[in-house]
Amino acid sequence: MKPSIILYKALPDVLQQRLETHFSVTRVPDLKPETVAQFADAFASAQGLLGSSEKVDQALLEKMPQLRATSTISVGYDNFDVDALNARNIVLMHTPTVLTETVADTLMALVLSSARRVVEVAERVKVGEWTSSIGPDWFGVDVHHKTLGIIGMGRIGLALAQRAHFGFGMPILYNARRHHTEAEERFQARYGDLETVLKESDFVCVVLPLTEETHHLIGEKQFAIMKKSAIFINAGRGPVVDETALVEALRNGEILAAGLDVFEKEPLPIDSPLLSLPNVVALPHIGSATHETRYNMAACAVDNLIDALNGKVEKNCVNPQAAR
Ligand SMILES: NC(=O)c1ccc[n+]([C@@H]2O[C@H](COP(=O)([O-])OP(=O)(O)OC[C@H]3O[C@@H](n4cnc5c(N)ncnc54)[C@H](O)[C@@H]3O)[C@@H](O)[C@H]2O)c1
Repeated sequence: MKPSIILYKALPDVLQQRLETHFSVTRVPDLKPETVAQFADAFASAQGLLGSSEKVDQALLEKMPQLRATSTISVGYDNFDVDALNARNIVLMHTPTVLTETVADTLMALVLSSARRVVEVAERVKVGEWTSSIGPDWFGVDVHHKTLGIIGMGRIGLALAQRAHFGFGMPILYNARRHHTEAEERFQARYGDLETVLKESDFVCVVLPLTEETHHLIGEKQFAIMKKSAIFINAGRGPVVDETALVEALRNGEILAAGLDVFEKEPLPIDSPLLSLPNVVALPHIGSATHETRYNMAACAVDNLIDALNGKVEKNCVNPQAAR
């Protein structure tokens, strides 16, 4: 008999079919308690779980006594209670590498659009404000040859450094938990403590995972030491930044502008003060959102679940030690 799994995200037909050749699949809309109650038998017998964005916590795991593997269609896994998974020997698979280049493209788009005010001035054209040759109130600031600071020099940070160094001649300054030899050798990236990166960068780009250590890592004190001309970019996770402090820093001119793909609360509430600031580019968490990359992530997550339920966790496993 095929193992049973729960699928809580729509997949392209070809991937759903691939999943169904290996497993008996129950498709559910989400992991809300009402849904879990409605499909109680399927959750009780499922050995695998595949989807994205929903919380996988102790309360859910209690409803899934047979669960052996979870597979998320993302690289970030802050929505999973990894300690609870480990305690039950449940492995967690994720999709690093397949989205790295696409997310780095999004970061570069945020750098460029914030500095050159692309969204703001395009809107002004649409409402008919371009009536004569433009003056300084339409100007942006240069990107090329400015110092790009990267906080969290991992896979995506490295791909961003490559674009900035070779494409835009930007000196790279970075902070991470350890030195990144490849970044230093290929892009002459310079390691600095957090304070140095904040103080000396023209663009401060955050590409950190959300952990207890990184929660609100960037707040009032950190914005205060950035250059007044600095542009702040976040495409890691929203809660890494204290959003109230960010709004104040933007309002008070402590920094010049911000480009954001992630927020403390998503979807970003329509009454968020960020949306009334002209110097903010706010994107709806589109880091990896291209047709090609979202397909590749879903395919990777399907293969990961097949591997994990066959005891193969050498690749793409967050907690291989949990494999029995
Ligand atoms: N906006 C999006 O759509 C999107 C898409 C993909 C990933 N992400 C986010 O980007 C994050 C990074 O992805 P990645 O593939 O580059 O991961 P990665 O694990 O390769 O890199 C993370 C880096 O952060 C560093 N780091 C962790 N904690 C730190 C701390 N306290 N201080 C300094 N550095 C610290 C690590 O040393 C590592 O260099 C993901 O965890 C995810 O949250 C967002």
